[in-house]
Amino acid sequence: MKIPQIFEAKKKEGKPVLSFEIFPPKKEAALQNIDETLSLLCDLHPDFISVTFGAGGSTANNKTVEIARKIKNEYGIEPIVHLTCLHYNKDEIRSILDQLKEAGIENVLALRGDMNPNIPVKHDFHYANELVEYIKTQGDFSISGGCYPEKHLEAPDAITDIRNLKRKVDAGVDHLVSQLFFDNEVFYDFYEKTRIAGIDVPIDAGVMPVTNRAQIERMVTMCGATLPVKFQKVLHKYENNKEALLDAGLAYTINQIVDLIASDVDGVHIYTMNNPAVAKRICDGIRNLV
Ligand SMILES: NC(=O)C1=CN([C@@H]2O[C@H](COP(=O)(O)OP(=O)(O)OC[C@H]3O[C@@H](n4cnc5c(N)ncnc54)[C@H](O)[C@@H]3O)[C@@H](O)[C@H]2O)C=CC1
Ligand SMILES: Nc1nc(=O)c2c([nH]1)NC[C@@H]1CN(c3ccc(C(=O)N[C@@H](CCC(=O)O)C(=O)O)cc3)CN21
Repeated sequence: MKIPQIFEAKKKEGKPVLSFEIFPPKKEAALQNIDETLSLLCDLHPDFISVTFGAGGSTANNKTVEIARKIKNEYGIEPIVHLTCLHYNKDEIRSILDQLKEAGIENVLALRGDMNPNIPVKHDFHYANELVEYIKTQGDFSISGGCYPEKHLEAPDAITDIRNLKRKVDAGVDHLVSQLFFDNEVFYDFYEKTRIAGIDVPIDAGVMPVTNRAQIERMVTMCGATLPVKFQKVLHKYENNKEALLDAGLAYTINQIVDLIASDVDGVHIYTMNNPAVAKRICDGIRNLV
């Protein structure tokens, strides 16, 4: 099923779309556990699962298509395959799209990709809108895109970023997933601006349960997410207590999701970091809201 159909169906039920994101583990040992991770995550019945590709700029051994195929065929859940284009040329992207067609995978998330000083860029694609245009010529895929409630780190200002987003959507994107954020007011303000700009596709609110100190620092530098004072206080108090930080981080995320759903967002996308126990605690906390 294509992603826009999932949004339409859930809207008729008066419910938000709930989705997860996972990444293909880099370490061989973790890759062997991926079946258990998938099984536990799929037991929580998300509406779709997105699988990253070269997350954070890595070009680690790419198992994205293989994992997406399992999600679809073994668990009956719709996968979205991330595709990043900065480090690939058209032939390489076409070959991945051919693998997707062969696997019956209909949904892709078209991304530019993170810069990585250790990996040279190729020059067929410079921005995600160019990848969107290319995918459109290669078959009948539903194409999703990324968006940035706190603006993309490289964008000079929020207006320029929204103009670029409009260009990307006009190229053929029919669903957006937001960068993770911790302050819902920032998301609501951004959502309103997208509608004023004439962007009318559903937007998933991206949330990440932060459960350890190193992860928080990485997310702030890699994603440009601002930590609200209320959250900083919690992180500071429990930075040296793993279990307490986990409880506090989960409570924050659940609270954030409850407010998003009460505000009628189109969907909530949980960056699970391949942690089914964390995803389960969140889903238990919102079981009757989705
Ligand atoms: N690997 C993965 O699974 C994920 C990666 N990301 C990363 O987030 C970052 C951004 O990716 P996208 O949103 O796809 O990038 P994008 O190409 O839509 O935007 C990137 C930057 O370029 C600007 N821009 C966009 N189109 C432009 C144009 N035609 N002319 C001039 N400027 C333009 C934007 O304002 C923004 O600052 C990347 O670093 C991406 O890899 C985000 C989520 C998941
Ligand atoms: N700029 C940007 N790039 C991304 O790749 C990205 C975003 N933003 N925002 C949303 C999600 C978050 N993503 C992430 C974030 C962190 C890891 C991470 O910690 N990766 C570990 C791999 C651990 C393992 O292989 O087991 C790493 O060390 O890179 C992965 C995906 C992917 N997405």
